[in-house]
This record gives sequence, structure tokens and C-alpha cells, in this order.
Amino acid sequence: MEHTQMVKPESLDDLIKILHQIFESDNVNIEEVQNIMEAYESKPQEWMKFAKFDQYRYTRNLVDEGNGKFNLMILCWGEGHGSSIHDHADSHCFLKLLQGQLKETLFEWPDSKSHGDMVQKSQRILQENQCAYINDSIGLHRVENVSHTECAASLHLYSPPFQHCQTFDQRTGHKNTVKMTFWSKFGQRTPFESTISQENN
Ligand SMILES: N[C@@H](CS(=O)O)C(=O)O
Ligand SMILES: [Fe+2]
Repeated sequence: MEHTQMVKPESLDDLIKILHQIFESDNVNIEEVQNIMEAYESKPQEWMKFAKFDQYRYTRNLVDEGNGKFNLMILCWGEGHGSSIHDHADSHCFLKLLQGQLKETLFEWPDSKSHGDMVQKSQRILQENQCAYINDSIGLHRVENVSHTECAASLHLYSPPFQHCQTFDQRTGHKNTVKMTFWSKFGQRTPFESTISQENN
């Protein structure tokens, strides 16, 4: 087993350092990444500078580009904010709760014969510090902050990085390709022109 498996990251910076080491290897152990991310004890003062909220929809804030191997970002969810049903462009997706709770609803891929509502597979509430994992072979999901009083923040790692995903209409299963943008990068607000087409929410 990998030497990093039992390591507990001391801070977000430490977690990022460990992730860089893990992703140097060409075959990444999903459980190892999930464990390491879960072992990081979220401390708001360590990630606050990246956590930028918008009144109307969830924001995606780039934290680290992982030497081209992964993108690490913090998503900020205001009360009632949620994503549309989407895939993850054949990448690994790790999702760790930094603050609050998020509801994850899993869906089956619609097939050409299916009409009407998409098939829901499961639903769960992700708790603070928990790290979930999904990829396209597991299915599609929608993530929501269903709280009316608390915001939520989550740390996402995507490997390999991607800029587009497919979103799905729950009632028909029809899909669209959307470009995913960053509200901020490395703590700096992204210029307006490059954020116009964000549609995954
Ligand atoms: N995959 C979504 C967030 S989530 O709903 O998992 C995104 O990167 O925007
Ligand atoms: Fe997602």
C-alpha cells in the first residue's frame, strides 16, 4: 500500500502537497485519495480566501491546478443553491464537505429508449468533512444545499481536469453540453467576459 495512506493532512496546504505526491503516479488509488481528503479537518481560516459566494448560484473557485493532473476547487453554495443533473466528463470526482451539508442525488444515465423522468438511484446527505466520490460509470448526480439558513462549501478534486460537462433535463433526459467556468482563480475574481457562459446550475 501507499506510504501516504495513513497520513493526516495538517492543513489545506499540507493536503495539497500530499495530493501532488499522490498524483505524480500514473495509477491513482481512488480510496487513498478519498481517505486523505476525508482526513483533512476543515478549518475555515485555511480556505476562506477562496470561498466566494454569489447571491444567485453556486460558485466554482479554483485553488490548485495539480501540475496538470487535477483541478482542486472550492464550491460555495448559498441557501437553496444546487447544480443541474450532470456527468463528470470521464474524470474522477472527489467531493469533500468543508462546511455545512449537501444533498447528493444519484441518477442513472438515460438510454435512447427511455422517455420521461430520469431514474433516481439514491440520495444521501453529505456531512462536514465527509468525502464522496463519483465517476460516469457510477452515474449522474445533482448536488444541492437544501438548507434555508446555512451556506455550504465543498472541496472538489477532478482528475483529469475538464472544462465541459453534460447536463440533463430531469423530466426528459435530454442533454446539453455546457462550459464550466471559475468565479475566481487562486483567490482572484475571474474577469467578467470569461464567466458569461456558466450554466451548470
Ligand atoms: N460537478 C459540479 C459540482 S457538483 O454538483 O458535483 C461542478 O464541478 O460544478
Ligand atoms: Fe458533480
